[in-house]
Amino acid sequence: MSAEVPYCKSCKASVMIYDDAERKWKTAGRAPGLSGACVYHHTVENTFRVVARKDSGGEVVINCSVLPQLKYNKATPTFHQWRDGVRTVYGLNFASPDEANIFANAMESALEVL
Ligand SMILES: CC(=O)N[C@@H](Cc1ccccc1Cl)C(=O)N1CCC[C@]12C=C[C@@H]1CC[C@@H](C(=O)N[C@@H]3C(=O)N4[C@@H](C=C[C@H]3C)CC[C@H]4C(=O)O)N1C2=O
Repeated sequence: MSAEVPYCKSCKASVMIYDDAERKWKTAGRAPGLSGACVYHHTVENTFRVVARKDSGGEVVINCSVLPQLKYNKATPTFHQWRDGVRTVYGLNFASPDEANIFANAMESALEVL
């Protein structure tokens, strides 16, 4: 029995990572395409992480901790972003506002219990 459980359903999004040097968004992973992004809750440690995997091939394109000080930015109804520590900015271009809301609600409720 894995201690990690999904905190929301897998949400469809195109995952992007901001390249600070070039000041532009890049597609995360080997090729553009939709991923399933999910917030997982480790019920024993009470920690959370975001895992996103490409629909085609299953490549893991996000695997980052949700730390208590994380600021989740809903830049538009379908584009949300956050900083992972100091290093990386992740952007999720959701397939619909509904998917975006499901994911955002999970992130925001995780941040409430951290
Ligand atoms: C204080 C702070 O850290 N602020 C951060 C944001 C932030 C705030 C608060 C907490 C955490 C974070 Cl993370 C910040 O501003 N950041 C984080 C890195 C990038 C950015 C810096 C500059 C650029 C300027 C334009 C803007 C941008 O990327 N807008 C999007 C956009 O241009 N695109 C994406 C979609 C729609 C748009 C909304 C899809 C692809 C591309 C496109 O439409 O082609 N930027 C940012 O968001």
